[in-house]
Amino acid sequence: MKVGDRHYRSIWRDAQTGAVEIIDQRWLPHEFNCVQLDALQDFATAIRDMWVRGAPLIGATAAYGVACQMARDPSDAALGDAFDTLHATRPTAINLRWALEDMRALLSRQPESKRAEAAFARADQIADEDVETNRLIGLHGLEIVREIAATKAPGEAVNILTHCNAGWLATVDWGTATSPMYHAHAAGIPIHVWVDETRPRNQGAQLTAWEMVGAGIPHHLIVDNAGGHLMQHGLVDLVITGTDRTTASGDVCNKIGTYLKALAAHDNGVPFYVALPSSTIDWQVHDGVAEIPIEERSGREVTHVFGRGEDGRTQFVQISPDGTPGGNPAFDVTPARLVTGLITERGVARPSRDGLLELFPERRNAG
Ligand SMILES: CSC[C@H]1O[C@H](OP(=O)(O)O)[C@H](O)[C@@H]1O
Repeated sequence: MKVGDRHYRSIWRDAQTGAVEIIDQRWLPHEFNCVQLDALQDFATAIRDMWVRGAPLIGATAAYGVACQMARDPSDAALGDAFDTLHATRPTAINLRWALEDMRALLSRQPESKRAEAAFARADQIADEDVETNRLIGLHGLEIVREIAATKAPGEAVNILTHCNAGWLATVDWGTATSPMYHAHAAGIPIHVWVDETRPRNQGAQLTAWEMVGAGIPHHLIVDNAGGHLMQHGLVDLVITGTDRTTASGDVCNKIGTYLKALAAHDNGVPFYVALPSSTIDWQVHDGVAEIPIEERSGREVTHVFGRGEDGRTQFVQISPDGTPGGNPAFDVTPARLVTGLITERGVARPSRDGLLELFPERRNAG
């Protein structure tokens, strides 16, 4: 997406040096810092500490991490170390495992002399495929927004609520939940976005709001607990979120709090859509609540918040007593019965095994 007068992806290779660079998202919206990742531990730290985050972006970053490792040491041992080190960073987003398994399968078949070149080519391809996939998700999601717009008074905005950041900052570009918003805005359909702040890391307040400002899309930042009230009062026409892992039966694992939004949407008859690339579907898992590992992050993320102080410095400040520990499950699972549809690059699937197999028939025997 454009930032100022330049087009950015969330991860890219420097055209001159080939070095891998990212936007360090921890400091947004107050500071726009780009950093180079080189050593394997650079990539592991960037994923674990959420310099980059979002399932597709985590997968693409891991792919480039393997490539940089191959450039340093193309041995089987180094390949295995890259897989194990990066796989251990975050347990929930399926794209991390998918990308690492893809790279390992490719590189295991390559002679060591060709591994670095093959790895960077595949990592570039994963990144490029993510951009196109998310663009297509946006086109399919656009039709949902267009249908709702047709029911509104001329010029009246479609009110969309989104949770966390499933924007271009969570992917290589376009985003998943935000891609329909960008396409609708570009098509001249009036939209307004309710941006959930999304405690504890405030990806909505820090990242989605920043994206909305950059795109010129009307929006309001709201506390996580306001969504149900807004739905009760007819102020939400549509909910669109992202996902970190969706099961073969349509259960959706996403940022903590998504399940509560889905319950409120169901109770108020508000359509609840999830936007995802097929790389985020775990075809081996059918019961999301029972089977998807939920990342437990540091309690410090709950007891402290990041922001810009009156002195203009960006910093963490403590909001709770010294003796209060934080509990911090980072994701929850929304059962398929609460999901209206899954917006994929191939179209909108009913949230069920049959619904997904209609769009992805090649997966019929995938466990
Ligand atoms: C397009 S995936 C976005 C997904 O990832 C976020 O989690 P995190 O910021 O912890 O990586 C959140 O669940 C978003 O919906």
